[in-house]
Amino acid sequence: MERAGENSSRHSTRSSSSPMSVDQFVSLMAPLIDLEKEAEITASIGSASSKSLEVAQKRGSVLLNLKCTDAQTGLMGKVLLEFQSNKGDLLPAHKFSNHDVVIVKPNKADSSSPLLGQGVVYRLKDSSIIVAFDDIPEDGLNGPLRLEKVANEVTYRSMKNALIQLSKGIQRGPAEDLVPVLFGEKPPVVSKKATQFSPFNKNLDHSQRDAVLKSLSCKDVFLLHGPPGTGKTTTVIEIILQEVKRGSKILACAASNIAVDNIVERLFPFRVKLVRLGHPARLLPQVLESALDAQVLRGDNSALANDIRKEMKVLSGKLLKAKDRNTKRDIRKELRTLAREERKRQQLAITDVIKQADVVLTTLTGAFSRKLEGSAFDLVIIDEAAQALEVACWIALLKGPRCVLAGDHLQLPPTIQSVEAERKGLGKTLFERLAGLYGEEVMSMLTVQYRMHELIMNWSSKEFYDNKVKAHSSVAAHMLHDVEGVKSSSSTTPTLLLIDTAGQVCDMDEKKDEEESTMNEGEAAVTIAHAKQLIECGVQASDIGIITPYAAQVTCLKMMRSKENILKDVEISTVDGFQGREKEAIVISMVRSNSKKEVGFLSDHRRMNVAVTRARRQCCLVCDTDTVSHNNFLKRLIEYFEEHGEYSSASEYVS
Ligand SMILES: Nc1ncnc2c1ncn2[C@@H]1O[C@H](COP(=O)(O)OP(=O)(O)OP(=O)(O)O)[C@@H](O)[C@H]1O
Repeated sequence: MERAGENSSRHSTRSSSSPMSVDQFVSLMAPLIDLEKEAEITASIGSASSKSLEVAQKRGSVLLNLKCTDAQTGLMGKVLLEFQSNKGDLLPAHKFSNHDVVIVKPNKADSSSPLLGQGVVYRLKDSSIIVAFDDIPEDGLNGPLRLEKVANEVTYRSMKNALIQLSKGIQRGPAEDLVPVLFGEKPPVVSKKATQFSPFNKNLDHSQRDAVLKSLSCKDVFLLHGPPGTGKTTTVIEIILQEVKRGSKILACAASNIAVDNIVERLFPFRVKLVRLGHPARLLPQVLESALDAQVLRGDNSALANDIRKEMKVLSGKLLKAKDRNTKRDIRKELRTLAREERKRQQLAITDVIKQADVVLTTLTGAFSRKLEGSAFDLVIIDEAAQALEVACWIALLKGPRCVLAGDHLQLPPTIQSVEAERKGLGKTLFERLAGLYGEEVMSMLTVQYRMHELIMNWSSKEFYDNKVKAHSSVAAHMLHDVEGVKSSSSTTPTLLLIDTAGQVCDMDEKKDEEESTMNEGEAAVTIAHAKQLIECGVQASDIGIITPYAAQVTCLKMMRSKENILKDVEISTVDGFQGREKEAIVISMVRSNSKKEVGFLSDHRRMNVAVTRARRQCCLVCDTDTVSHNNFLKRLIEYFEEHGEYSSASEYVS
């Protein structure tokens, strides 16, 4: 049972966390990373018996019986292979996502048999999956194939390496003065001298300007706390521009590729000298020109390396034809010299590009790249820091003496597969830890939000942000029926709408699917019915998002969506999968409805914070108030909707 008041202490920005030493941190984290890796491997396929392959396919980690339907080269020398189901229909539900590492094997090959190739998921469609390979697999692509999701070795290796660096005690190196501050052994220094700056973005609000100013004054660490929709990335961009103007060299990172690309795109108009590191298949097409590979190809050293490769090709031909031993020996010697020279030129080409850039952008794992070995930066910026594992942050942090972390520890933390690792603290983020350790001293919170009607925001502001976040006048009163083409009706006028499934005669109880995830078909029907009403009133389907905490409910909702063409463009996702996104209208299906009044992980405050704050103009909650009100936090949410919104009964939506 939760106690009254639990909420306020849980959400305060500064909790009394006692500092952890570097050694304690390293010995706590090293085994937890192993546990997480094991959990990821276990989630993929166990053995290759046809039964376990079927099970793995049901779990979503394997796609069976595929055929390779297309091969294209492009994307800086990568080969793009397209796979479709052998039957030519839709792919079954799966957990492959863009950028995952996958292997391709003959459909029935056992687990120890060699793979045909390993690549990176490049595009996903309903009926096919495109994978980028470094080389085209030599043969074996003609028969039936399977794709398996595999653990990304590099992620774990890079985190382990960061821990090794930390455990060695960073006596020297770019981060030697930063490490003691981040472990509470030395106080952070904030310059008292007022720093003036003239903003590049003239629209920055007062809280964004204050944050930039504070960031420029912090000598070691600065935390940019950005509640939903408050322009966290806008502020990060301004910080980068001000730092470049000061002459700083910056390493800008985030946990996900999409967040890194978002920064790259938003820096473009300012003509900053930047380079984006990363596998081309993981980058958005619009940022490919900034990719390291593309810039290296344009450099002089790369042209020289190319000439050397041509020369080597000619020599290799001669070697094949040569009969005389001495001639062969001489050619081999020359080839070795050329190979050394080619490697040197390649490396120089890379170093040149990195040296010339003011801002180097990569994911946290990408910061482990050998291409950055020996590079030091004046400042490391990590966006989405509250969604990144602390160990992952250290991969980048070891490269500079100062850091700026941007995020919101009151939204969802990183996803962790291993229950044990999570319980033992793998998921506690550096952002959260530092907010607890130093609080306001090194932190600024953005307080004007540009997304939500004020009624949607106020619940979150009160529960999580001490009532400090206010809606900007451009959004404070915007309504769904203000959108062009939308009719005013009982479905479109409420900003907050509660649809209650409690006490229904028809079946609105939850049940479990095969994977033990919870679903509620009756509630899903009501949710879909409301979305349909919105569309009938002129709301664009693509302006509607349906979100739910449970994966099984996502599948159930998607099945219902597939039956009605007008719903095609309604997005359906888990809450976790929708973090960082927004829609004009959001419908939340809460699922839980049971006589024991169990609410499971609905009670995770941060998940509900994310769910509600995805909505711009309307937030609709579909739930069994009898069940969910059993939890104090959710009870307050229901009461807020009852007080400030419209109430309707589920019976009005189902015949
Ligand atoms: N000072 C401002 N004036 C007007 N609009 C702004 C301002 N700052 C941010 N915005 C707008 O608010 C929206 C959110 O901004 P941004 O993408 O920077 O936010 P974020 O906090 O990173 O988002 P999220 O909540 O998804 O983390 C954008 O449409 C942006 O243009």
